[in-house]
Amino acid sequence: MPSPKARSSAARSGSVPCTGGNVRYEFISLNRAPPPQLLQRQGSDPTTARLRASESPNRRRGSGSSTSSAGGQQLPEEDCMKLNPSIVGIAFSSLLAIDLWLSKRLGVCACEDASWGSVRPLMKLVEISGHGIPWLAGAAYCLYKSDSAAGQEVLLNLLMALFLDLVLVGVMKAVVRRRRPAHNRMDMFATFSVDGYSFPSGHATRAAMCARFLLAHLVLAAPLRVLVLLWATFVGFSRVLLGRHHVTDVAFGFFMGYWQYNLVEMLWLSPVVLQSMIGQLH
Ligand SMILES: CC(C)=CCC/C(C)=C/CC/C(C)=C/COP(=O)(O)O
Repeated sequence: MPSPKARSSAARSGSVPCTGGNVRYEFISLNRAPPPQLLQRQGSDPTTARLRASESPNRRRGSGSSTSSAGGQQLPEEDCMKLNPSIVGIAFSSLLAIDLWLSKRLGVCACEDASWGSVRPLMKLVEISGHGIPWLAGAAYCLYKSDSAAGQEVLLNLLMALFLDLVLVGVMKAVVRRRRPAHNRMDMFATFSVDGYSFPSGHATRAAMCARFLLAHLVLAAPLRVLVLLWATFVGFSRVLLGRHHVTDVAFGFFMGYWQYNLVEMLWLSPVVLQSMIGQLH
């Protein structure tokens, strides 16, 4: 059961539990004084450094096309351009700020001491239900047991889809390299090295892709179809509740998984292709 005490203390302190000693600054507010470590790194006494930090970019830019630093050194034009963010940049930063804030607020099962920490074991079961290993093992086992050509075709394509998902998510994570939320505990079952990264959520891509796959080929009964949709939604939502992901990681994961299924349909291995592949093996 959620503990109101834990929730109120987290709210009072303005922080999220579970960070232990590994506290990371997400933002440094422009309206507040920077932390003392930052002031020291600026190489002067706190008052001078605070004044320097609160200088507006416009004042620092001066009137010419280049900028004077404290030592009178001229900065190149490109450095000045970075101080002038575009509308798109501001919108992107604002979205990221909202994302970080919301993800932190929703990470209520991020550890046992968090406000909904008691339901963490249940969330971890949901996590396992969307993990790659049970899906790969289940599809391979069903393929081995299947004695109809139609069943084998569907299951082989499901296996292909699951591998495709692992590759695409792995590449995307390696390119984007977004850190997982600061309040996440890295106690996940069986991960690859790229799973240290957050964007996109592999569970969300798999849940969305597999849900579409199941609905298109394997699950026909209406109540079960509703269950499949609920499961996929819950897998994605549980990623944020567990503190594993930011909201945007999961939202993009659903989007990517949805489109991955279209790719699977395009690459569908038909019985003719399968026969020729088996023929080449013999
Ligand atoms: C046979 C083979 C290559 C199996 C690998 C299965 C495996 C370890 C998948 C990783 C699943 C995982 C932990 C994804 C991370 O999900 P996020 O939602 O945290 O991004």
